[in-house]
Order: sequence, then structure tokens, then C-alpha cells
Amino acid sequence: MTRTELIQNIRDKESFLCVGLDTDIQKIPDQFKKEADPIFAFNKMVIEATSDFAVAYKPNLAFYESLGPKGWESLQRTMEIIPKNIFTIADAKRGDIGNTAEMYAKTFFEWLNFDSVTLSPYMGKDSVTPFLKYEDKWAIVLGITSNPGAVDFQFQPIANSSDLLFEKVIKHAISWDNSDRIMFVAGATRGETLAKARKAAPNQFFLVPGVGAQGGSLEDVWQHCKNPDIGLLVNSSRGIIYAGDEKAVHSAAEKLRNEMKALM
Ligand SMILES: O=C(O)c1cc(=O)[nH]c(=O)n1[C@@H]1O[C@H](COP(=O)(O)O)[C@@H](O)[C@H]1O
Repeated sequence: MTRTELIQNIRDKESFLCVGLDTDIQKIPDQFKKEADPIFAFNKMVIEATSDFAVAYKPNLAFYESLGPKGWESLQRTMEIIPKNIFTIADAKRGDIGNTAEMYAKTFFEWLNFDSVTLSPYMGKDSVTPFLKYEDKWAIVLGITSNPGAVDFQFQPIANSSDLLFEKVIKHAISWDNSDRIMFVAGATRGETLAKARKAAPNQFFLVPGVGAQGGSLEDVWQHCKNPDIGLLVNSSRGIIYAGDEKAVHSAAEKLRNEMKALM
């Protein structure tokens, strides 16, 4: 999907909601467990209940890979029913040497046909650039993450610079060729620090997890991270998909979308 198409979808739906498909077999209602493919059946319900409000879906690969081949099949079937005008994110957090990165890019962009994949930048340029060769596909690089352990490395100071490591990573990554196809992860739990991430990458889209179950603030995200193109995909997974029955899932997505709409 192109940036123009993504922005248009956001404007049309008055939403920058990404629904996270972190589908845990232990947590889905019993009615789905009777189905031949419970994960797919649950995802189908979630997609039907939320597609009026979502501009992106983000299956987290851990929930599929942990089930072995059946999980991959559920993921592939899920990808087939996501409406074509909705942006898809393979939350895989990959990152490896160049020739291996090329294989990951093939997996997610050619075989599963995702629009984007999340990447850890720790191994540097050659671990990310294979993903940037694909027209209209996106690499979503971890910038400032939502989890407590983010402080271990991402908040380390850089010698002879006022930047913290995450700022350095973001600024460096946007110097690479085709960096217009990079987005960054910025965790909603990071409060005012989010402004530093936005300053480091004024034009890039941010994938923002951490609202809902992790307690991050949508208002903080909007205040510190919006840009003239909105520039945000705000994810909620557990807060939406485990809200209850189909009606409750619909309402949870609608509520978050309405909060977004009020800000836009
Ligand atoms: O890359 C991510 O999506 C991600 C980065 C991050 O910093 N924090 C974070 O929670 N995530 C993912 O976002 C989702 C958050 O899920 P909920 O907390 O249930 O809304 C999970 O799939 C996480 O793996």
C-alpha cells in the first residue's frame, strides 16, 4: 500500500486504529474452539466486527508460530479475508544478516503478502535494507518500545551527543536509501519522550502500541506524535479482541475509533 492510499484510508474512516490480532488459543471463547480452525474462526469474527473502524490489522507472529504448521495456516487464511484496502502488519520483529533478511522479506511480502513487517534494528543497515527494496511495502523499525525493558538499551546516552540511543537509531535509519518506506514503533506508554521520537523522524508514520491493556494514553500520543498526515497507526490488541462477544468487540473498536475521530 502506498503512503497516499494509507493517508486516504485514515481520512475516509476518520480513524488511525490498528487492531492487533494477538489471538491466544487459551483466551478465545469456547464457541470458537469447536471449529476446525479456531484461530481463523475467531479472527474472522474480529475482522467482521472491526473492519468499519480499523485502518490496519497486526497479527503478532508469536501467537501463530507457537502453534506450528496449523498456526501458519491460520495466519495465511486470516490474510486472505482482510479487506484489500486495509493495511497489514506482520508483527514479527525480525532482524538478521542480509541474505537471511532477504528470505524474511520474501516470506512476509511475497508469500503472505503483508504490507509491512516489524524489525529490530540492532543488527543495522543490511538487516533492514532488503525489506526496503519492495515498492509499496514497509519496514517498521523498533524505535522506542512500550515495555519496561526498553530502558535497558534504548534510553542509554550517546557519547558526545544529547541523543539517547533510540533517537540515534531513528535518525540513522532515516538516512538509508528508500527510508520513505520506513515507519517506526513508538510505545504509547512513553509519555513526553514520544516528542523526541517525533522530532527525530518528523515525516515518518509511527506504529504506536500500548494503549488499552498496557495503559498508554491516546491523548499523549496525539499531542506528541501527530504530524500533518496524521502519521499514526495506534494499535490495541487485547483491549479489543477479548472485549467479549462480537457486539462487544465491535463496540470496543468503535469507542477507540471515536476517541481518535474526536482528536482528528
Ligand atoms: O511492535 C509492536 O507491535 C510492539 C512494540 C512495543 O513496543 N510494544 C508492544 O506491545 N508491541 C506489540 O503490540 C501489541 C500490544 O498488545 P496489547 O497490549 O494487547 O494491546 C503486542 O502484539 C506487542 O507485541
